[in-house]
Amino acid sequence: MSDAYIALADGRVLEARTRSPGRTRGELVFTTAYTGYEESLTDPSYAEQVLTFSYPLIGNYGVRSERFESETVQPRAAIAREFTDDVAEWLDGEDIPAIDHLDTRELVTTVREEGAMACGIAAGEDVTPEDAIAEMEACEPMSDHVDIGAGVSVAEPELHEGDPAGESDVRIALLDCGAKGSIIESLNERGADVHVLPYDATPEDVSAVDPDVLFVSNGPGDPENFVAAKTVVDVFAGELPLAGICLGQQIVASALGGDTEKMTFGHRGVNQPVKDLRTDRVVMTTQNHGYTVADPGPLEVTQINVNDDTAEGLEDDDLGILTRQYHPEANPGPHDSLDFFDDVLAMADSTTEITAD
Ligand SMILES: NC(=O)CC[C@H](N)C(=O)O
Repeated sequence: MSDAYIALADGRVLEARTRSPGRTRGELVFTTAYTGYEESLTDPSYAEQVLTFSYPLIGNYGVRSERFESETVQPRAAIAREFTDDVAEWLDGEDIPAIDHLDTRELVTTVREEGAMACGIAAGEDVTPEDAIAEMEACEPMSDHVDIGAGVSVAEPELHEGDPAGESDVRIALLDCGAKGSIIESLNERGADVHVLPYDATPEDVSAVDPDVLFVSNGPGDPENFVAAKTVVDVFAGELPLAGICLGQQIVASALGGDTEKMTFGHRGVNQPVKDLRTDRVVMTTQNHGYTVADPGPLEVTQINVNDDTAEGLEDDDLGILTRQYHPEANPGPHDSLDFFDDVLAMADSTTEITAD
């Protein structure tokens, strides 16, 4: 007898083993990352999703909070072929259902062919397949989570001061739509002060911190629902240098007249190849997204995904805009694109010089 079930939107119910009990639902997605489970499980971009690891053994180097990207576990549930006890105990302590001992190859293949889909999980003593089906049937599409930012953003502004040993003295206003901690750290360690503002900050809130750069973070859900952030971008484009990562790129493009669309199953992993069209250089990148910029509006697409040609980098040298669809901060993943943060800070410095002249 199984003690866990996952019901899929395509009508199937799979049996599994409970590692952390509970009933929940969410959008079923997978990551191909083979390390970095602590970072992925604490990445706020996974809110309202059920995260499947395609790598079969998750937890083999323990669980350490230094590697967390936020204070809590973010997906609604986690699935692997095999979780170690360390990970199972962590997720249980956080009340996040976790299941293993199922064929994750089949799950991943299903999502790859049919797309990210609603699923329901029922795990623990006395659960039935019907419990999982009821959860799946109550699962809302991602775009219906219209205020998803509220659950992952700071409630009040916070100042994260830059390292005095860092070279930059740039002041950044970061719209926190669900920011990974290592984005803030990447800026701080270069010396930049980061004013973290709520996802629904107004243009006046941004002006109040008198920033040199406006930075829009990563985050969960459909970018079109981040209405306040789009207004802020629209107001400051051309006035301040603008940067964004992942959801941030999508919000910037959409705010300036472009458009986003949902991908079939997205990009989630640590070996996504990205080509810079200006230099022809290819780097390996960390990714976690289910939407993409379909129309960049007035921005130039300067980087593309080698696998499917989707927009990975947008720029406008005159307006001072620089965004990435992938995660230059890594954590987990390759450090090939850390220089993005240097480029953002350099953009601020050069704009300051232009203004001073
Ligand atoms: N990592 C992110 O910022 C994800 C952005 C957006 N929620 C998407 O899935 O495309």
